Amino acid sequence: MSLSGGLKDGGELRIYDTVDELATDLADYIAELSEVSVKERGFFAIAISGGSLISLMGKLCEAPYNKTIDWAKWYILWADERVVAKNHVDSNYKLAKDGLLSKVPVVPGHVYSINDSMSAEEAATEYEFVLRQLVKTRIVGVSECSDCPKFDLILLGMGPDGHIASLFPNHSALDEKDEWVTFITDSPKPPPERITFTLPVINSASNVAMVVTGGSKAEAVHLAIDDMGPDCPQLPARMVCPTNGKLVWFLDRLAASKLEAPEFAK
Ligand SMILES: O=C1O[C@H](COP(=O)(O)O)[C@@H](O)[C@H](O)[C@H]1O
Repeated sequence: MSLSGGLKDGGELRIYDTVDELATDLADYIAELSEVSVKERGFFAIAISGGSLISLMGKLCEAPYNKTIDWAKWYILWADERVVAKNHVDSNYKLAKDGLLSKVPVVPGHVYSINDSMSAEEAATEYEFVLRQLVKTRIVGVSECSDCPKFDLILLGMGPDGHIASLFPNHSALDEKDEWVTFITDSPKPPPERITFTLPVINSASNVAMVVTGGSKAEAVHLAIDDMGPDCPQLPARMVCPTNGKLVWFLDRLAASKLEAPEFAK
């Protein structure tokens, strides 16, 4: 790692010279959290996103991780999903299956993809029901401060507009306080119909990792992390702030290039 530091709100910033270094450290980070969760709870409840994150998780398919991780204890959900068929090129499930899940010995019954034969609204309702069953059986933990699920790890990417999962800037889904999973039909990024975990669920996790690479995201990284004073934008990525959990940003040099602290922006 080329640089690491603490953030004001207790989060951690890790900046890497190369995407390859980032991917290796990300794999170590995930493997360590998996080991701790399996030791403490008997399960590892992880929610993943789509996009560039999946290829950045690719080292998990290689030695030593493919052999050393206790894959049978993994329970995998999606922080967001596009409402398309599971074999559609836009499906976050397909992306993860092709790029990761088909290459490691996860238990197919522990992989919770959305029902792709429903409307976005119905799919969100059903996905929340599935999540409620997992919380009831404590496969997914429960937050000490609310009845929200407490994932061992939620992995998020971020778009150049600062969106995370399928929570977009200035969208009413950002205000959702009661539902665990909500839906949108007007995503500014295609495809328009999506389901997404809400902020209360994301912020109830034990660990949240924001994994962001590339210069096209540097401005959004700056707006999400730097002290912006009273003109602070309502950027979804800035609203990620786990109540009793730990936030770690994984950035490459390009994504970090507009951070204000000079040691980070080098
Ligand atoms: O549409 C989405 O975009 C974000 C960011 O994707 P990236 O390719 O720019 O990393 C992703 O995290 C989310 O899961 C996905 O649905």
